[in-house]
Amino acid sequence: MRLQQILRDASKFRAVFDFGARDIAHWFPGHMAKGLKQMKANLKKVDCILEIHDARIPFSGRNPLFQESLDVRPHLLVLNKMDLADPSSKQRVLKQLGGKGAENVLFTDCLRQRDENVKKIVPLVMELIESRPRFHREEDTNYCLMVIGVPNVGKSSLINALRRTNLKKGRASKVGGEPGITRAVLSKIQVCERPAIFLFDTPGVLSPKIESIETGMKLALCGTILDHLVGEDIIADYLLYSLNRLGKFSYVDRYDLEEPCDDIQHVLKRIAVKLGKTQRVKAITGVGDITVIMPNYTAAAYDFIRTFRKGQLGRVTLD
Ligand SMILES: Nc1nc2c(ncn2[C@@H]2O[C@H](COP(=O)(O)OP(=O)(O)OP(=O)(O)O)[C@@H](O)[C@H]2O)c(=O)[nH]1
Repeated sequence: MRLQQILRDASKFRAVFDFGARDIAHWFPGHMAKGLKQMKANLKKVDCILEIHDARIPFSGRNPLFQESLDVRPHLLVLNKMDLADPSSKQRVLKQLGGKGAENVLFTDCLRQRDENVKKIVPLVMELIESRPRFHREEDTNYCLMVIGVPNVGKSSLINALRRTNLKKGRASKVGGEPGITRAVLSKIQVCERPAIFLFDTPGVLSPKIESIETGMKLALCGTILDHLVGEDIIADYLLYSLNRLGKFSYVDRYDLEEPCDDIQHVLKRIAVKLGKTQRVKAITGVGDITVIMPNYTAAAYDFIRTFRKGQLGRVTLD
């Protein structure tokens, strides 16, 4: 009965998202170009590139400049935050990435204490390095990796997980909930003793030009762009659109809605009421001023987005 209802509702959902006339140029801060330049300058010391990206957006928002300017070394793509992505999309993602030339791919959840795929990184990296000549560094028994990726995908967390796994050491890299935490450019960190492996942690570098607003919106939803630059209201609406498009309806029960709904104002109102996020607003009427209780839409939008990012609206692959 419920499934039938959902299928009937599917035809009511938006087929495309209306982004309006948005200017996305200001979503991408200027310090990123400098980061990329410094990364390129250090490339000759690097044996292998470890590119980290968010498993929820395996195709969107990977910086094409990484490919163009850094793709001269063996390359391992780590799709992190797999605990938040839809596990049923794995095979499709691997196949599509393989078609685009990314053959070495691992899915990780680096917040988990003993993630099996984090353990596979060092052996796989060594295999990749040893399969190619190491120009000018044949005698050097120290290996050097460079960690690259757009902001907030978990580069620092992965470095800490590698240290935890291979050195039994704690944190070396500061982890942050907001994009752009790693600003100290190219700190060199040891992640393994035998073989001796070091890596350069780099600041998150977004592409200076994002291919579409939709890509920008997916990056924003995954927390790689500061929310206020994009606007919580539109991110929340894009989230609702995405959940409906992908048939992820757990928000219906969570927020006591009667059925899936494509109207963000209605959903936010229910979230605000359920969470007690209301505000008193003075209204002027013909018979004098009165105080009315209004839903706090901004607070509700913020909560909706945060709940999604914690994985509490289900595991979702946006691409
Ligand atoms: N659910 C989940 N969260 C993760 C995972 N890895 C990292 N995070 C969280 O994602 C946020 C960003 O992690 P960081 O390690 O600081 O990311 P970063 O890429 O170094 O960020 P920048 O310094 O902005 O470039 C933090 O809140 C982490 O706790 C993961 O595998 N799963």
